[in-house]
Amino acid sequence: MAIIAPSILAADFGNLAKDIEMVNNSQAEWFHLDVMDGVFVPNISYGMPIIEKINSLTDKVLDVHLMIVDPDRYIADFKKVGADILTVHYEACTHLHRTIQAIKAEGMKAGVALNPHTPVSVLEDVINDLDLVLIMSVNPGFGGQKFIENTYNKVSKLKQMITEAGADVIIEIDGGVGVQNATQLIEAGADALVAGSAVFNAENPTEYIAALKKA
Ligand SMILES: O=C(CO)[C@H](O)[C@H](O)COP(=O)(O)O
Ligand SMILES: [Fe+2]
Repeated sequence: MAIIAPSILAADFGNLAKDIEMVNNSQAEWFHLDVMDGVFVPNISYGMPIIEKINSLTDKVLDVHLMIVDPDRYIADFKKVGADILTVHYEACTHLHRTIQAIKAEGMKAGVALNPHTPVSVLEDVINDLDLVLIMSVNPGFGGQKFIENTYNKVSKLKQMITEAGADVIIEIDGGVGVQNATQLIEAGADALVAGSAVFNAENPTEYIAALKKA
């Protein structure tokens, strides 16, 4: 069974407490929190105050996905507001190994995200240092986009790399995920599924999370 991580990007920001309560009472294990800076991606989302508030309203894992340039500047700040997993983009880091060590030194789990065009092979030499790899199945920046089919291929390759390295790494998929592709993603090797619009636009989000959990 996969870990389910609803993305708050698709929640009702005018009624955030209600959506947080829904996730709290669902089978989802994580909150997926998308931080965008308008530079690394062409969109700006939210930052520390929102994450801090969510942390005060839940005991679930806070899975923070940073779509920002030079993320090293803010590692300690995200720890302070309650991040449990901190994921940076491979494409945004010049000294990725150093960044991973800095995240772990703060006591968080370290993740690296890959854009759709970035091959999984770039992580070969850090795979044993990682707790999580996030495969973007859309171009980062917006919710509600169409799933890129080549993702299955990338997940299989990453799974093989992890097995060969004897590493203990969670494979997370983000973008355009829903009940229509969850089973195939899990069969390819996915351990955690992010779902934003599919969950929050569902008629019954709690039941939708349960359906994803069953995939
Ligand atoms: O990182 C993201 C976008 O950059 C979001 O986590 C992702 O897009 C989730 O939204 P949806 O499930 O609607 O595709
Ligand atoms: Fe995300």
